[in-house]
Amino acid sequence: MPKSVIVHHVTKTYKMYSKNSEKLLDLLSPRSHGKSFYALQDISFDANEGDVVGIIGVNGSGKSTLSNIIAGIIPPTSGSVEVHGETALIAIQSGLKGELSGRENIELKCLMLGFNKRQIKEMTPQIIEFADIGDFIDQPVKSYSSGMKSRLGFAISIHIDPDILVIDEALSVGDQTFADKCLDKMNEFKARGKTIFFISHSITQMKAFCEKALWIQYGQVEQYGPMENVMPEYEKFIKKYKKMTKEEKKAFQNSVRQKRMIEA
Ligand SMILES: Nc1ncnc2c1ncn2[C@@H]1O[C@H](COP(=O)(O)OP(=O)(O)OP(=O)(O)O)[C@@H](O)[C@H]1O
Repeated sequence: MPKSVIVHHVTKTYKMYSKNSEKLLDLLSPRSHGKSFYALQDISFDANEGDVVGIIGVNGSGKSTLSNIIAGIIPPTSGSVEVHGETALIAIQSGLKGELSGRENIELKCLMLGFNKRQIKEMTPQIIEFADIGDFIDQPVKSYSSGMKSRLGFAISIHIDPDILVIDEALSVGDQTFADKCLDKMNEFKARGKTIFFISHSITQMKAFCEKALWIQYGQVEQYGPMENVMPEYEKFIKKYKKMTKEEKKAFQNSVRQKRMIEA
């Protein structure tokens, strides 16, 4: 099976400042100020065409950072991502422009992806119908609820027909009817052999939809393989973590945080 995504030693660090003056010093002086933090550390894996990969991990482990890097929204600090085909990210904050109306956002996104005016004219009614947000389509997106933004974002991304679809928690904010409609579309994509990365807090959705699981644990790959192998291990970890006392949890989190800090 041909590879569609190859992630090679990807690291993403963010600067952390304890006060504003530190940030200013870091900008102005040649010496580095503040600490850096590994959001992702040396991530390597690949996906084949037709793979449906669930990205799992506890809060803050780096799932959204990774999905943004795969979709080309943010660059890695080091390492590389090789993507064969067009990628689309569907996330709650999926880059819609708040000042523009839903209709204008459809046009802008399609223009940015290289569609011509005629194609956009053809696609727009289908996108509007799928989003199903009524008259809001002509209102500025900043007046939308998170569910409405997600509907519009999903509708646009699915209709531009990407080769690689990255879905980050976008189904968590809509209602069940819309989630079912999206799952139908995602199954259609799956059947057409497209690559899908799926992030969801619903383990049931993960198990039902994904064949592979990529477990990110505090910025690193803990396990990658068939869902039926990885998910039980992840669930074991969650169970063990939940059983810890408050103090044990705190100590564990501190030790993990420490490992992700890089001194200036
Ligand atoms: N722009 C940023 N600046 C600084 N730190 C960031 C930034 N974006 C993410 N981080 C940090 O990187 C780590 C990974 O964040 P990320 O949002 O990727 O995790 P996640 O697994 O998606 O979490 P969740 O399940 O809570 O959405 C977190 O500790 C987060 O605080």
